[in-house]
Amino acid sequence: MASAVEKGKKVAAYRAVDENITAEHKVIGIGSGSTVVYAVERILQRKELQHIVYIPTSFQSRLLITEGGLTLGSIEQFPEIDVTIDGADEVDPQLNAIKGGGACQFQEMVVAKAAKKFVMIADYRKKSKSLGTEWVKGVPIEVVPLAYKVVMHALNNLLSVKPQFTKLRMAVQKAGPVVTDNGNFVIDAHFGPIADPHKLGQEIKLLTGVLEVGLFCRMAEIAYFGEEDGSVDIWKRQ
Ligand SMILES: O=C[C@H](O)[C@H](O)[C@H](O)COP(=O)(O)O
Repeated sequence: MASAVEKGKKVAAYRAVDENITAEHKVIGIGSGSTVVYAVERILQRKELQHIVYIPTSFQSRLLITEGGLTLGSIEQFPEIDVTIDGADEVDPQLNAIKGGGACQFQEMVVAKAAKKFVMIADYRKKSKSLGTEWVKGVPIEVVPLAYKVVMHALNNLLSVKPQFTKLRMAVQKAGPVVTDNGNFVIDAHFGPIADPHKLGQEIKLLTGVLEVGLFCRMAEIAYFGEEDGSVDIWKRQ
């Protein structure tokens, strides 16, 4: 039997697909992670969505698209996307989000920014009053490998907010660091509750060696959270 969390992911994803993707759309961005799997499952159930071109945000989402038999497109071919749908690790009421638990934040940011509408989907655990309180693994920062020590030093010494910890993300079934789909490393930097996510994101982004920061500030128009009881809580950007 599916757990409450899995049910939550599924109801959020299904509702988001049903309310945001229509047969009139031509290009849809597909995020990464375990919640997005349900979004693709729902897309595959809806015959009228099969002619659309789907743009991936990772190796994982490319596989979801191709193995489902959907049409795969690239962001070079389709730099303008109708709707991008993606998961999140933590979301606050202003629809600021931490993303990158799966190390995909760079391509996710590209595909989210290229979209006319960005929609987030998650289970109830991802709702937060303030970023940095629920997702305590740290803000994911993709860095060019050569610069990871320099970036870590800068994160610990040059920001207006001092992190509680910074860690190079290590692989689980391989000795050594996680290597992203772009051949880079990920540093997770935990700041505790983040008072100003936009400012922090900008400061980190300016550090030499940083490719992308997993802080998606007010980018989503709407977020769907699947609850333990099977209902969906919908947050809209004000
Ligand atoms: O890098 C991964 C992505 O940002 C995911 O969208 C995020 O980690 C949420 O993943 P999940 O749906 O598995 O909780």
